[in-house]
Amino acid sequence: MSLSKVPAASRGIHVSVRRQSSLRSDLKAALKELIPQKRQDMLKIKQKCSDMKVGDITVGSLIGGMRGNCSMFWQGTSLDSQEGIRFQGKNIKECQACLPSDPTSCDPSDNFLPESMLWLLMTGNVPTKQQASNLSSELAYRGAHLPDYTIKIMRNLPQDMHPMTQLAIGLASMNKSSRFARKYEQGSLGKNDYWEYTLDDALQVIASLPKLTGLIYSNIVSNGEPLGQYNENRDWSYNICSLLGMTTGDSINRHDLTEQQAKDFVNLMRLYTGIHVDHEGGNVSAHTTHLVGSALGDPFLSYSSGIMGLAGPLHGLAAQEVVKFLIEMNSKLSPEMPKSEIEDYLWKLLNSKRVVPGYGHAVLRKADPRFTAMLDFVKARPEEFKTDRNVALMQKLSEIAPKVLIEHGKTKNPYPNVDSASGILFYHYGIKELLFLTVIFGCSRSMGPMTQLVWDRIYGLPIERPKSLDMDSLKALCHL
Ligand SMILES: CC(=O)SCCNC(=O)CCNC(=O)[C@H](O)C(C)(C)COP(=O)(O)OP(=O)(O)OC[C@H]1O[C@@H](n2cnc3c(N)ncnc32)[C@H](O)[C@@H]1OP(=O)(O)O
Ligand SMILES: O=C([O-])CC(=O)C(=O)O
Repeated sequence: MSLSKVPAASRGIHVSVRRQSSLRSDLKAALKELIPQKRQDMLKIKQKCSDMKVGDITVGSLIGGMRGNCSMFWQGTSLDSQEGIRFQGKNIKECQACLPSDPTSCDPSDNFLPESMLWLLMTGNVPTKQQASNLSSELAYRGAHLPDYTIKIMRNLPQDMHPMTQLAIGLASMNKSSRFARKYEQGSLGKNDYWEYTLDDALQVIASLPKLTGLIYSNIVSNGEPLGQYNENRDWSYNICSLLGMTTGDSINRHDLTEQQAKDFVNLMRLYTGIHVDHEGGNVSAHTTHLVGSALGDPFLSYSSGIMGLAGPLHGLAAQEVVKFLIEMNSKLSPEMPKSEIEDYLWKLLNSKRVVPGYGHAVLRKADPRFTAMLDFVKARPEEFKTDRNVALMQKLSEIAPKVLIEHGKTKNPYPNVDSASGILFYHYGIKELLFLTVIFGCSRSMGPMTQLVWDRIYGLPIERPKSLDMDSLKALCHL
């Protein structure tokens, strides 16, 4: 279907409901209430406990990626090696039980809105339905217009440029519109007020991602022709889906999805982007954003840098590596996918000194609960996935690969991480441009690091600058 033929009525269903809420949420007011106490807590810790030891730094960690060093402050999430991620103390299932979903739908199986998660991360409190809906409206309103120069730049990027490079460029270009950067340059900003302008920019970063994502995807697949419409009356994830051409009412519906499939795809997007928002502070994308922001880089530049970090194959790009891996393995296996053939395939890979993508983790030592959540999405839709051999292999692999990796004896965590399931589900519905998958990750990951950046400025945290040791000092320390 061409975009011009999309019936207008199908786009306006939610207008009256969403228009009732204000286009500015009360997030800033909620933060203002929290700030005095939080600043006092931080001051007390600084004054009374600055000399308290958190742990010891070993030579092993110094040359081993700082593994195990507890050396960052991160407010929104924390990662337990056994239980996985907690968002303001809540695990994924608890978040699914309490966070508000799309206010315009009465389907209890709908996933919560990532906007609800953003409110939880920012404030530490579960939003009311109204607060979540208002924040969703604010993001939709803010995201409706990208700066002209950004659109021009995006439209002129080569079709075959890495999608994550396109995203990083788009975000970096928006630094021109940073309110924080402008105020700072004017010299009119006091330290206590940094956070307000950082919040403004941070929300703008998050809000702009659906349109940036749509521009990148249409550049890759349709010579820049729009695939769907941005709808100010829809939630953030819905708009991503529409701009990818993956909804029935207001996009070209590139893959002729049924109503049910399109609804499921939107819920997959909400689920995925809702649980990838943050993974405490030390992961590459979050840490990079925090580091660049610590030099008072504005949120656009900081998150553009975070996106560059997410593009590495050991981090966010692993999702596409997994899809490639599953497709390739499937092409070599007999139709019944016998266990022995899968094991042989894995051993060949390991013996050629390559990693099994989607397995292992720097902190986790059990199966990633985000992986389980993605698997639950599949299990709730047996008809949809019953003929998908890649999804079947993904499930089978999660039982076989851990045993092989344990026998191989190197990997500290032989269990599946979230990337072993995520990409292949988007692939199932038709997102087949593998390098693009990490852009969707990049939409989600904005929420945690942007939240932390706001709190970094609220607390007035300093520039990050660890001490390094050169080889002579290291040898002297080691008596070598
Ligand atoms: C959203 C995310 O970022 S989740 C992670 C996504 N990344 C992947 O799935 C890529 C595959 N996994 C890996 O490369 C790693 O497990 C990482 C990067 C995630 C973690 O790295 P580390 O903390 O260094 O892992 P660990 O301490 O277990 O590594 C020990 C050894 O096991 C190897 N190893 C770790 N995971 C794997 C794996 N999946 N397959 C094969 N070997 C592995 C490491 O390469 C290392 O080998 P070396 O001693 O020869 O250098
Ligand atoms: O925690 C990490 O290092 C990697 C990860 O799973 C994430 O960032 O989501």
